[in-house]
Amino acid sequence: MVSWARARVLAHGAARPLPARTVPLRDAAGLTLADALPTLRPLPGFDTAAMDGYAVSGTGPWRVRAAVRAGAPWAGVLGAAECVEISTGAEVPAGAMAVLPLESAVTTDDGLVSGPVPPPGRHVRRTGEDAPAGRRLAPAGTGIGPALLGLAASCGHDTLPVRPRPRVGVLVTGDELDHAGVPGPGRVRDALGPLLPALVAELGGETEEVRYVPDRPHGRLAGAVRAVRGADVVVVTGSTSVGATDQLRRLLADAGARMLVDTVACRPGHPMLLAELAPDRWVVGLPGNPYAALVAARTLLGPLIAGLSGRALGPLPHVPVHGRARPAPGLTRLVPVAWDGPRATIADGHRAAFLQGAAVGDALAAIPPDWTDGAPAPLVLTAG
Ligand SMILES: Nc1nc2c(c(=O)[nH]1)N[C@H]1C(S)=C(S)[C@@H](COP(=O)(O)OP(=O)(O)OC[C@H]3O[C@@H](n4cnc5c(N)ncnc54)[C@H](O)[C@@H]3O)O[C@H]1N2
Ligand code: MOO
Repeated sequence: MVSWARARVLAHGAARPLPARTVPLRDAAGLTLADALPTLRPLPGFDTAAMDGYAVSGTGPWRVRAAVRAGAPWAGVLGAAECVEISTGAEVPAGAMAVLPLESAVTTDDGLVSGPVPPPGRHVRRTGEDAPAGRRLAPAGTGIGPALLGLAASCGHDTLPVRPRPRVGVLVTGDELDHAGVPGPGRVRDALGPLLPALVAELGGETEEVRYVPDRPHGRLAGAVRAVRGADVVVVTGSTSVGATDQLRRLLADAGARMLVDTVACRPGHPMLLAELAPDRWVVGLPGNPYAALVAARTLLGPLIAGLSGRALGPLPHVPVHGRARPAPGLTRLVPVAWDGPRATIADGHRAAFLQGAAVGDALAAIPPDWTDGAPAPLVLTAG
């Protein structure tokens, strides 16, 4: 048994990042940069007018030599008391000192432009002043979001080196489970088949398949685990305990798997496990109780997917947590919270089988054993 914080670190450090590949920008959203992102050109790439107006040389009034538009540079050179009319985004010609905004300019009767002399460099974005060519603008391991895609395009990239999404196969066990409608007497509606693919996507992975595995006869689960092809991670739900039908630990031992995490000092979800079944093939065992499974997935599967993606395990924000929870000696209690910035408030409805609090909350708070109402606790944020 390891602490909850240690379990996250172990799961993150367990896996080597998946091999990098190169994909077009349009396919890179949501993936992780495999190498640092350099800019292939200075940013901006040329002296750029930041205002519509006149690019001027010397003091006015200025004689207008040309009209310069974005995308159509003017090859001339301005001399003293000369200007060009210029559009925002156009290249500022050689010899110009600054841009006089249209609002500050007056055209005289003889066609000259007059106005206050702008200080040198005013309203001009100089070549490379944001970044010189070759500068690394984002490190390997950065998640690729909309801004990074736009930045990559500005830098001149058509493709990016990325880590692919880790592929996850989900095996849901439990003979009591129904998969549609209101369950009959003694039966339970499967919550994890719908929950896990959405969670895997939020964590940065991709669910290859969800398969339902009967508890009996014995041996079905081992066969199902073997049959999951092409997945980096096999998630097994509802087979982590010590009962007659809970086969996961036995089958992992029989297969010679290496256990990395075998139960965690937390509530709920403590029967969770992480094992390496074969090189680069991971098994995550989640308890059957749905909220416990969610807690376990955020404890082990999230960090494992981050590790496979080459992403760091970022520090967790610590915020004051208000409400009622039962701290347990020597254990971390995971409770759903609504986080409004300065404080987090515990959401009702978080017994091991009940997902209400997690469904409406936006983070899990990791309540330490000595926590009291209003004391700070780390938060595991949900995406979005
Ligand atoms: N003797 C012991 N019994 C149990 C212990 C223990 O330490 N000693 N731990 C308890 C805890 S805590 C948990 S959690 C469960 C974990 O057991 P399993 O992972 O083997 O899960 P199951 O027993 O199959 O199911 C537990 C519970 O969850 C329901 N379930 C299962 N799958 C689903 C699903 N996909 N959707 C909705 N609900 C599901 C299932 O019907 C049970 O009610 O072990 C305890 N027992
Ligand atoms: O720990 Mo169980 O995972 O409470 O329901």
